[in-house]
Amino acid sequence: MAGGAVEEIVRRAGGCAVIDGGFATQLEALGADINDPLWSAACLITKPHLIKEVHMQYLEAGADVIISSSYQATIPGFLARGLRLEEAEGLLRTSVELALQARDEFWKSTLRKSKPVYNRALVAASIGSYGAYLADGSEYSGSYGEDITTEKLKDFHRRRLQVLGSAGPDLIAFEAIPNIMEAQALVELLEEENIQVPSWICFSSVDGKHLCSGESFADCLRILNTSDKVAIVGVNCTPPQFIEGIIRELKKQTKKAIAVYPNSGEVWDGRAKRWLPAECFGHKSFDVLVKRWQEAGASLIGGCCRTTPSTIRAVSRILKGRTAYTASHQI
Ligand SMILES: C[S+](C)CC[C@H](N)C(=O)O
Ligand SMILES: N[C@@H](CCS)C(=O)O
Ligand SMILES: [Zn+2]
Repeated sequence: MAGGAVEEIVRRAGGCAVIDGGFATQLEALGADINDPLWSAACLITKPHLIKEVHMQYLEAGADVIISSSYQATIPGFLARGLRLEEAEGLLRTSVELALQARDEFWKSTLRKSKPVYNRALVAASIGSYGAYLADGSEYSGSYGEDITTEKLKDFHRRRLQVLGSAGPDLIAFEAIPNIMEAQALVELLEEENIQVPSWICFSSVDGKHLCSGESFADCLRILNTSDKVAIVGVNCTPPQFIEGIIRELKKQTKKAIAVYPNSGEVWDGRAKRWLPAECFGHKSFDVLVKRWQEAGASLIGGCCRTTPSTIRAVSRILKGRTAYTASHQI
């Protein structure tokens, strides 16, 4: 399968590729209002130019992989907003196109520079969990209620996966998956739809030892290991202090490449819709932890919510051993 692009970017990055940082976080920093059922995906309707700007800022910071704005972009979510089906599907494609445009424009501009220090980045199409769509806090508990089945989850994810998969991304990034039932649904769906774009499936954890649901990584990895369509596994939107232990656990359970992109350590209050202060150290700790994550076995490292381009600039500098990138490139 087409996992070659991932191996290539990891190799070109010097053994560990850099993923971008908090996408929604940086949209907010640029003035977007994402207090919305669609969360960061609301900007696909209201402020698409900001989406491209955020991608550009992460590319400048040194990201080898940028993640599209589709985390909470769902067809039912857009329909509930009064959009027609064609418009909803069009916005999903737009999310990938904006990232591809940013990647191509940025790459062209760096080729003109005498001393290129960047790689041609890959674009990962983001797919958030069913719980992210529900926006009721269940993306961090994995509790979807008794009526939810693997088949229902497959039906929820099917059309978005088809549309995003055919929009030209280099990867599909399933982000912050909270339970095994959803992982099982995704593995089956990738097979049923015969998706040719390599995928990563990343989980979130609130205790550093289990998925958010309380289920074990070992049980979960047994399912993911059966799929050739899943090129990368990992963890995202999880406090930095838990990451090293999770990498070591994943390493025991799989031969697949491992991606980690923790949040700042702040905790999302799904009901109040706000971030609560970090219980331990925050994104500044990435400076000391990144090398340890690489040594523990991660081959893609970045940041998730509440991390910023400056976090990613530091990650890139540490992993690639290059002088800090200057943010001189204008869009
Ligand atoms: C990763 S959480 C901060 C995403 C936002 C959540 N699904 C919500 O809509 O409230
Ligand atoms: N990539 C997502 C967050 C995943 S938790 C976004 O920022 O839109
Ligand atoms: Zn996040």
